[in-house]
Amino acid sequence: MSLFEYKKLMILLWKNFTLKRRKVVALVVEMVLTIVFGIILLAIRNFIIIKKIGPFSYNAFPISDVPSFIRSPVTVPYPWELAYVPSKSIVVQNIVENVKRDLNTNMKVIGFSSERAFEDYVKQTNKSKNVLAAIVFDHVFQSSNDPLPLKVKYYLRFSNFKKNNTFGDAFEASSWLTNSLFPSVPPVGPRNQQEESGGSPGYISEGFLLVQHALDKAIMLHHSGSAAEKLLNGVRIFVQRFPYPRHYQDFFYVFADIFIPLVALCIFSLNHLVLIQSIVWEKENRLKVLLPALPQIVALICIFLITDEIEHIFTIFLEYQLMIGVSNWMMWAAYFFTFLCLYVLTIIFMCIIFFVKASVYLTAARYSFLFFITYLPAVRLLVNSGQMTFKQKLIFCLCCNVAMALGFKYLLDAESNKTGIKWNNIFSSTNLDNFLFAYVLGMFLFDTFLYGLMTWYIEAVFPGQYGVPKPWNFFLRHSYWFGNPPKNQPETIQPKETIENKYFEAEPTDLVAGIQIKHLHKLFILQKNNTIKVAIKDLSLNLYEGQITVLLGHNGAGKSTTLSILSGLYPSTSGKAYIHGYEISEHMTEIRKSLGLCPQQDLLFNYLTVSEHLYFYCVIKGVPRNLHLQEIDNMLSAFNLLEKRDAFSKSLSGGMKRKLSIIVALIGNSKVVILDEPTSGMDPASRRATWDLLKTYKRDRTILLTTHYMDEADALGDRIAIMAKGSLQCCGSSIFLKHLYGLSPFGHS
Ligand SMILES: Nc1ncnc2c1ncn2[C@@H]1O[C@H](COP(=O)(O)OP(=O)(O)OP(=O)(O)O)[C@@H](O)[C@H]1O
Repeated sequence: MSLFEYKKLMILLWKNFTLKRRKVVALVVEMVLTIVFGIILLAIRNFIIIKKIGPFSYNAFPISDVPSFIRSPVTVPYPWELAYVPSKSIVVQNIVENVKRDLNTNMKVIGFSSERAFEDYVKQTNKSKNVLAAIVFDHVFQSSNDPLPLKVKYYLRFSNFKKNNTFGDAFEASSWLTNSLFPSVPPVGPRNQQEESGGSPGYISEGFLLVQHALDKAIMLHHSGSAAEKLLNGVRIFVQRFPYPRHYQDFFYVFADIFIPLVALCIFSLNHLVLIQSIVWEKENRLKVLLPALPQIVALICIFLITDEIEHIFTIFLEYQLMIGVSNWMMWAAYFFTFLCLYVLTIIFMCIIFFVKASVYLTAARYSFLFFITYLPAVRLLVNSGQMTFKQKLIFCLCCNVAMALGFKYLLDAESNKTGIKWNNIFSSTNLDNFLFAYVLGMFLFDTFLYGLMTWYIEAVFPGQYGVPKPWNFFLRHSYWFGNPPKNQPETIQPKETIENKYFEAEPTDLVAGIQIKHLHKLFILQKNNTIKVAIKDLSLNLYEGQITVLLGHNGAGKSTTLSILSGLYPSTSGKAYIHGYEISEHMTEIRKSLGLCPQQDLLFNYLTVSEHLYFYCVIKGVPRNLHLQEIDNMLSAFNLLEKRDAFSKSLSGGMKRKLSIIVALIGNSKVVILDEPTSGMDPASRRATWDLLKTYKRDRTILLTTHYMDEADALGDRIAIMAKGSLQCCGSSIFLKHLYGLSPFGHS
């Protein structure tokens, strides 16, 4: 980055911070919100008492105890059905019959030829709710007498609807959670702590272990006969849950899961809102894809609903900043750093509140760390993160908000396990997870880089309604990176070649054409009725250095569109225009270095003073530091605005705003100056004074000016080009046109 670019970036930051500082109410509300939510969280933290519970110990009971719902079912008609696959094998049938005998319950054994046949039975028959379990042997039996292999593989299939569900389905996990090794939100302490049998999903209470044990016994008896019988007769198997030590129960974590994301949303929502508001106003809809967070999207929708008109003005505003020589990346970088600072400030603010409060109420340092972690915004977006693969998580983390949710999930998990995440264990896995906290951090960095890259590319190729799109491969071009393309001075085109001679005065031969327009066309597609509007039709015109060329025409003649194309606000539909030899569709960056623009609407920063505006544009235009004051004073005194130097631009009258806009266009010795109706809204005296000034400032400059007023064209224009319905009607000096049309050329056009 060159020193000049560095200065531009700094002045953009200065402008952003100055504007932020001036919007005191918004800033105070942001800070107050942070404090209010911080205090609410602290209050809740202190309100929720951390209890010590346990220890827990559980009784042992024989695995072969048949649950009472199997012995005397109340919800299904007796008897239970025990299904098996494949029905073809006699040995399998015998084994399942032995299981039934072992269970010592009234049961009907039903065989199915295949698993598919069993599934059809379950899906289509009403009686299927009587099926307690299905035993599926994973072996191919060629004939009914084929033996059972020594290494037996089988599946037990139980219904998704729990049969021993005392509280109804709503209170039970509806799945067997066979994909999860651990609960997605691991509890502190034992799972289902009151349940002797372990509770949901019910491997004991639903009879799974019972059937499995009976089946294993039957297989052993089949293979080993009397030896197995002898062994099994002397053994009784019990199941018993592990005991669990006394531990802290903190409902804050339960609350945190639900409430902290909302709090985080509220704390940051104002920052988000302001940030997005600023960016959306300055950029086109297409960039919305880069702002994926829900609050941001909601904010966007709100902003679009309420500020449709303002947005239109501000999209031009951004392009205007580009026109005056600020690069895209600089504006984004300035926004990034401005709002980064605000976010950091908010977070530090929260940390200070919590740390101070925490040290008052809690002495242990670990609590302050715990508080720090606890109060950071956490969202449990990925409830099933336990089942997701590494790749899936990586892809999910491409959305920075999901990455944030995942990161905070890890933080909360680690906190509730009393291990916490510190720099020295960010590479250690918690709960045997396939993803690490360090990866989340890495993905944040990657996302920042990726979003920056996407913003840069999308903005260049799809600038939206305002701005000239670059070719898709612009970044492969030498000129994009190294600038300074070879000058390509076009041949001077004679507009009269194409139109009748008598309406065009001969072109000056002793002057250099600062702007050359060649066969320019501009069509607008009107969205409402899908029709095409021709705004400019085959416009060819030369504008010379040291002259003021006035574009004169009725409302809607195409003057502003011409100016907009020349200043890079719109791309042309066809035709070319050169400014100092640089073609506008390719070399706008070069052109902008010497371009000054006064658009039809005053695009001023409401909360910057007149002198701050001029200081800002002096830096952007590269006026040496020691000349800033002199340049500002000269301009202000020339335009009679000295006494308004410290007034905010929003407090200026319409005419004064126009003057300021003209100064902004002229400042920094812009060689090509484009002024769109510069004197509109000025009183007669100011208009005349401005005319005089423009005449003095035209030396070494190519000035293009539009107006509706004959007298203005007459007073200012070295050459006057009259436009009607998008076409150039005639062009020449005031005297030439008077000769041509009598006293009122405007009336004849
Ligand atoms: N963004 C746009 N979408 C569709 N049509 C447009 C757009 N901008 C301008 N036009 C149309 O193009 C024609 C030329 O408009 P332009 O603003 O260039 O005229 P003008 O001579 O500057 O008028 P005025 O003196 O009122 O500013 C008009 O008919 C206008 O309706």
